[in-house]
Amino acid sequence: MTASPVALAVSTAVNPVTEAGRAAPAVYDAVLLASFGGPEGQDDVIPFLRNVTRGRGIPDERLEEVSHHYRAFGGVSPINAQNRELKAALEAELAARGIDLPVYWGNRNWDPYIPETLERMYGDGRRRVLMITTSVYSCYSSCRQYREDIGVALAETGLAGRLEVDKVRQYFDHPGFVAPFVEGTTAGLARVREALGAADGSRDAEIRVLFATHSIPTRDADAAGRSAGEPREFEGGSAYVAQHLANARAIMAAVAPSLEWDLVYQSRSGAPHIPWLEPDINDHLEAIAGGDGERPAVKGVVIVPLGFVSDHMEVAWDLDTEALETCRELGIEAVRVPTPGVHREFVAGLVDLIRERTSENSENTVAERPHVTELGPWYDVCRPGCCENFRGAKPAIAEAGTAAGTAAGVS
Ligand SMILES: CC1=C(CCC(=O)O)c2cc3nc(cc4[nH]c(cc5[nH]c(cc1n2)c(C)c5CCC(=O)O)c(CCC(=O)O)c4C)C(CCC(=O)O)=C3C
Ligand SMILES: [Fe+2]
Repeated sequence: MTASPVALAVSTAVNPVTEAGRAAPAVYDAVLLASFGGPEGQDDVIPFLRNVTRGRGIPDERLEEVSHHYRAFGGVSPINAQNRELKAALEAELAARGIDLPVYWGNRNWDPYIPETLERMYGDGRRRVLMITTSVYSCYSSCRQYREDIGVALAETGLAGRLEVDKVRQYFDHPGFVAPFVEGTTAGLARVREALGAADGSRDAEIRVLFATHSIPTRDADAAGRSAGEPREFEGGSAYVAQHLANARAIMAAVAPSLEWDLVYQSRSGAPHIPWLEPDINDHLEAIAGGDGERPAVKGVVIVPLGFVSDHMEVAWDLDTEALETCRELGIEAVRVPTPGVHREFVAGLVDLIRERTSENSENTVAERPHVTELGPWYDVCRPGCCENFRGAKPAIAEAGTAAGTAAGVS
């Protein structure tokens, strides 16, 4: 029995909960593509890792271990090349749609760094910037930390009050991000079925779809998407988990509604006694290979890197090297689905996200904010205290109740 895939269900309904965080449209004169950054050669590896972990309490052994992942790739992370490609694709899509906005690129942890990029933008005469990050869910590392990167950079460069930076909503459930996963999961499932000699789906009970994302400390997960003033309950206990579960469900509904799936985590770091989200993908593969609970032993998996925008090191090492090796050892047929990368629909979706916020679009900002889960469309401007930084408050943009947040015209 082969169920033919249905289209992703996209809604443009207004979400009464997140509506309070919708920003008024504005006139922007530039786009900032903000990302993580990565080393470009062996000599960069240690300085890069020091940048990433500055003040974050990552044990030396973990750094040593992670440096080997980068060393095995010649000291070069794929992430910078992927961001150069994404920037070029964004420029092409903006030009094709007649939108006159230059795109700049700045990173948290490697050259070109965010503060230098902001200085260059200001020097080029830019005054009001819309930021898109390569990080789509809600948690400290993916949302607030970018808002702080800008807040701190504006303060350090003396550009605070002279250069204004807003940020597009976390776009985990934008169809442009999700549709490429639907396509990839459909193709991946077909390949796993074939590898099991069951193209007709007759062995689907032995196939599991594993949605993989970055583990984070449970304390950060608990704080994700929360505001003291607006308490909310989230499935799985946090917005970070709930967003992934909701996305996975939307993808499965479009690809194979009757197939079993799980959300799993990867790339844990930090001290062992600090709890992070579980299960780890490798532990979970071992568990399901033997049959977990009522479910039969798994012989094939489709690994969907749902937490990531491009095939960077967390994908290339933790999934393609480690998790696929675990599958081989366990005799499980496995396919890893591509990330959105520069998929046409993804790039077009990013431009749609820009359009939501530009004044040309003022007629339809309310209605045309597509989302594929009931959690979205997420807040354009975060609620006060959202994704708290437990290591000490820093200035952050795009937060209601702050100068930078209210500047966007938010209630
Ligand atoms: C949620 C999340 C994403 C997904 C969202 C997003 O994509 O942004 C992500 C992405 C990435 N993480 C990356 C690399 C690293 N992350 C680290 C450490 C950490 N990540 C965390 C969270 C996340 N990280 C956390 C809570 C830590 C602990 C330390 C801390 O609290 O800050 C470390 C230190 C060593 C280690 O512990 O592994 C490295 C080297 C790269 C670059 C890959 C490349 O080079 O191609 C990318 C895209
Ligand atoms: Fe990370």
